[in-house]
Amino acid sequence: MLEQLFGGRLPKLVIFDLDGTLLDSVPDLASAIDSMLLDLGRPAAGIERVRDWVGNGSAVLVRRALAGSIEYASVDEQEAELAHQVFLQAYSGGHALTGVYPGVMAFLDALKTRGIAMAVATNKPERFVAPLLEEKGMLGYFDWLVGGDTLPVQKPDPAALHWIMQKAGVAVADTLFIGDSRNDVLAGQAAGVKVVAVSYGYNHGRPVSLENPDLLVDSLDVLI
Ligand SMILES: O=C(O)COP(=O)(O)O
Ligand SMILES: [Mg+2]
Repeated sequence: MLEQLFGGRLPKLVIFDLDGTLLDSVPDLASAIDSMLLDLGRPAAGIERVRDWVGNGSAVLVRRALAGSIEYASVDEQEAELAHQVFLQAYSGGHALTGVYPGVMAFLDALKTRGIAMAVATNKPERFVAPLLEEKGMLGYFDWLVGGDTLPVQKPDPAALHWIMQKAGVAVADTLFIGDSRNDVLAGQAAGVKVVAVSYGYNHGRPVSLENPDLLVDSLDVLI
């Protein structure tokens, strides 16, 4: 399947989104958001609403939770800053509810066997990325990790993809980006790389097929 996308060749570099693509991280994110909300004397949001708010990094997730909506322009900045610190503390508490999606490990193994370089470009704060990948047994697969606060801008800006391709010394034409949300498709298209979207992740309640990825898959192992 990968060869078909690349005109009979294999990509030299595959970059992955993290939340909603490799890891089902919403249960722990929702638990930390609810603990933050309760701390601030507000009602819990619950996992279903948090799922629709994930994708633009933790600062935006916290603001959406305070607004109780995906639109958060009305949120007080000072309160949001404080709430973000509470959230980061709560989320540091553990990731036991975070699971690896079916098909992920088989796909990572297949790429490794073929000598294809791998990296992660996520909007999740950098401090959580390596520990989480380590805890889930997949840190060793990735040569480069970019978090939401690693560079001055985050996805949908293509900067993370450019940064990784430069470090890897791999051209746009030999790079694949795999993600679950509109931000990923936009970042990949802006960078000029092929984009595969997974149907099982988080895309603010919208089917990710509407974002026009090059290919949509229901699990990563179908790409092998
Ligand atoms: O933390 C988020 O908001 C989303 O992270 P992701 O970019 O890995 O999907
Ligand atoms: Mg994602």
